[in-house]
Amino acid sequence: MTDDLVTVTMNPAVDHTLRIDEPLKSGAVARTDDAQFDAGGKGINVSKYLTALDVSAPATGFLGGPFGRMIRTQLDDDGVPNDFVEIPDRTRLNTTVLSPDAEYKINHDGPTVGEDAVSDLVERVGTHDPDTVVVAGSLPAGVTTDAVDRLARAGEWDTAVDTSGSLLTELDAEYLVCKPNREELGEATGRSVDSIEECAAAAAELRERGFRYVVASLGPDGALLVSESESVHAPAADADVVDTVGAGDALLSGFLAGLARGESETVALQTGVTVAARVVSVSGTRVPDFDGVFDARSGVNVSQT
Ligand SMILES: Nc1ncnc2c1ncn2[C@@H]1O[C@H](COP(=O)(O)OP(=O)(O)OP(=O)(O)O)[C@@H](O)[C@H]1O
Ligand SMILES: O=P(O)(O)OC[C@@]1(O)O[C@H](CO)[C@@H](O)[C@@H]1O
Repeated sequence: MTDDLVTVTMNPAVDHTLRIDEPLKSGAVARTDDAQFDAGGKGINVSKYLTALDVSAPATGFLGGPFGRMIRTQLDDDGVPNDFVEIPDRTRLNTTVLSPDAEYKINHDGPTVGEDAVSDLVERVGTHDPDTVVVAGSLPAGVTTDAVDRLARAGEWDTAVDTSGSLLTELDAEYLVCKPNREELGEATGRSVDSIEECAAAAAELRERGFRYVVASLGPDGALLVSESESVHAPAADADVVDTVGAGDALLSGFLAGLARGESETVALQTGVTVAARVVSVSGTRVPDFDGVFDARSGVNVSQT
């Protein structure tokens, strides 16, 4: 079996999104009939978005317990290929509360994962013989960045990584791409990331540590791409923002879809911000309508930094 990409989510989650009509008040019960449950975790989101963009990207990682079964069922129902390693501990539930005044997100730490499960995962990824492996999201208890390096070195594939800034600094292998957000970029480099120029300088420093591309997401300020030959900024594409959960995963998905289609790195960045604008326009990590997305990206004006 050969796949373009395989995503690895070591710490998946059911994403529980609740919308309330009034701001949260301490001591008062908020009630709502507006609740949504999505199969989530960063790599899973990338698989969902890439599948909808017609790029084959099965999801793997660790799943266990009732929330694990819920994720597997939802992915099957939605036609997202998946091949997870079963663990004895319970997959987590993460909660987003959308209120008129704020977006609250509470992420559970999740299960503990054993050494054997990590070995099973490395073997499982190998059976797909992918061109690219995407390792995304937090690491559950029992798993360290050694497991990410081990995955990156276990085959001929390129590896993309999206994890916290502090974990990015612990990686040793060579990577195709990392996707820090602004905070993670600051955390990984210890640099100030107030202006876009400062972010570009931090991304260039991070790249030197073993990444062919750094794609940094800057929320409403768009995204940066730094490679050996390019340092470009793309503004965020216009969107009626519902919530920004999954926005970074969407940016990475669009960028990887662009590369998988043989596009230049700059066009891949334009694709990334266009895909992200669609994702922030729907709630939770639901897959939006991607019709016309590859045409719309030409409206994104990139500039050199
Ligand atoms: N308010 C917004 N309007 C338009 N686009 C946005 C907005 N916020 C984010 N985006 C798009 O989404 C991309 C990713 O956003 P962001 O930097 O918030 O990711 P993130 O922090 O990694 O998100 P998450 O961890 O929730 O996936 C941005 O590069 C931008 O293109
Ligand atoms: O706790 P982590 O692994 O860092 O992030 C998990 C998560 O917040 O990331 C996705 C959005 O990017 C959600 O689907 C999920 O709940």
